[in-house]
Amino acid sequence: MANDSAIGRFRARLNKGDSWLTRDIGSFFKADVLSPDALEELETRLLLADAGVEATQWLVERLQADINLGRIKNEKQLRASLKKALVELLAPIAKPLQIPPFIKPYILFVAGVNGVGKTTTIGKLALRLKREGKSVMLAAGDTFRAAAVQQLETWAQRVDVPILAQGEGADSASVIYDAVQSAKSRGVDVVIADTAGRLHTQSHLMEELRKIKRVLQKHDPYAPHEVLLVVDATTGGNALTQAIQFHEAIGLTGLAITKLDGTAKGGILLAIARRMALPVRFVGLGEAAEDLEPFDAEAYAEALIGE
Ligand SMILES: Nc1nc2c(ncn2[C@@H]2O[C@H](COP(=O)(O)OP(=O)(O)OP(=O)(O)O)[C@@H](O)[C@H]2O)c(=O)[nH]1
Repeated sequence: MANDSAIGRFRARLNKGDSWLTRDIGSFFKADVLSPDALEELETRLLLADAGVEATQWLVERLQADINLGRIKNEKQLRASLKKALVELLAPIAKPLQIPPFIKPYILFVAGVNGVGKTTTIGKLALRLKREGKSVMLAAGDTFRAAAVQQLETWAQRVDVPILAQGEGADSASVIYDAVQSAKSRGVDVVIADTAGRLHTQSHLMEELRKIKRVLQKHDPYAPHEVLLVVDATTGGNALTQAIQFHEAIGLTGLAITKLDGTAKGGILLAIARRMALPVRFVGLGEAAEDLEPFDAEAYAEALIGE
């Protein structure tokens, strides 16, 4: 059983009362018999919540197997079967970010298209790492727009971590490189580098991200140690498309999925679990600095299932 506080936080933020998946599933039963339409109804709910065809079919097959074995005769058993299947689907991608103490500075790139919540996620992550006792420095590598640098500076102030920034139009690779050098000389544990809000369709922007990697790798062949893509759960299938395309272009090591509190369509995590073997490091559950949680498959499944 996942820890209660994680479940509580997920449940409060995801469902706001009713679960999109399991609302009124008690009515799927007549006496001890599950209605023949029940699986179709669950299938529809999953598809409407962006779970995608593959994950939906996979889950429905799991339920069908339990039905065939006579294991689903009441609401409680249906919830239990659903939960088991959800955990089985999600567990392989629920891998928290581990920062080994012997890598210093640990260099973490954050990528993502405009508006997904990249800056906010960087701020939240900096606070989380600080609270774990690590020193953190931000690098304002999103140099295309002055507003992006200012926004990151605001977050740096808010969570009280140093930031290295240059003017608008500065070379991203040089900003990030300078930040890493500065972190080295100051003994900083983690550098979180913002990178421009790149559209995955613009190949020259992707090329620039590759260039930043090459510059860093001259000094540390393993850098960056984490390449985290931020995607927005409310964009449904687009989030999955972005993850696939960024992964092909730059090689991701993890995902952060934002705005799960702002959507009744948390199913995108199920689609991602079925389609990509990429760890989901964090989920965003609100706009405040504390609203970033490590992704916990069991807590998430329990929150989706509800009481
Ligand atoms: N509800 C909710 N809102 C979020 C979450 N994460 C970010 N936001 C909001 O989403 C909006 C965009 O966030 P930013 O961090 O500015 O996004 P960005 O990707 O850096 O966007 P640009 O600055 O346009 O490149 C802001 O209003 C954030 O407060 C979340 O987990 N939940």
